[in-house]
Amino acid sequence: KKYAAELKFCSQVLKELQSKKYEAFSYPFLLPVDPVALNCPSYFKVIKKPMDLSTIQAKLNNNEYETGDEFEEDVRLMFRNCYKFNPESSPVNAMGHRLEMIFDKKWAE
Ligand SMILES: Cc1ccc(Nc2c(-c3ccc(O)cc3)nc3c(C)cccn23)cc1
Repeated sequence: KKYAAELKFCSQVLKELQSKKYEAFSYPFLLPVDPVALNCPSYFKVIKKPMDLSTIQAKLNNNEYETGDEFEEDVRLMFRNCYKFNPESSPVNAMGHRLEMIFDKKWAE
């Protein structure tokens, strides 16, 4: 069942991840990866299910999440994509870990 309170918490957590105070390391996740703009033609070969915060926002607004678990699944997918495509030592990989730590703290609240 769709629980209003649960989905309200999801949008609060999402707003936090999108807030300006984290923009130094959240910017790779705010919009869908653009392989042309970023010059990474292999992206859609490597990443079969792209996900980003704006897509999650749209799904939330369109009532596409039945539960908080489904919301969390997309957030974790976004970070897994980042760690798969961006090597362990790369700046964007580190940004993913930083933003995921913030997600973990908020999600556990
Ligand atoms: C050739 C190349 C190599 C790495 C990247 N990574 C990357 C990503 C990215 C984010 C999430 C994700 O799942 C995959 C990639 N976002 C960026 C940005 C915003 C600027 C520079 C690099 N960026 C881009 C091009």
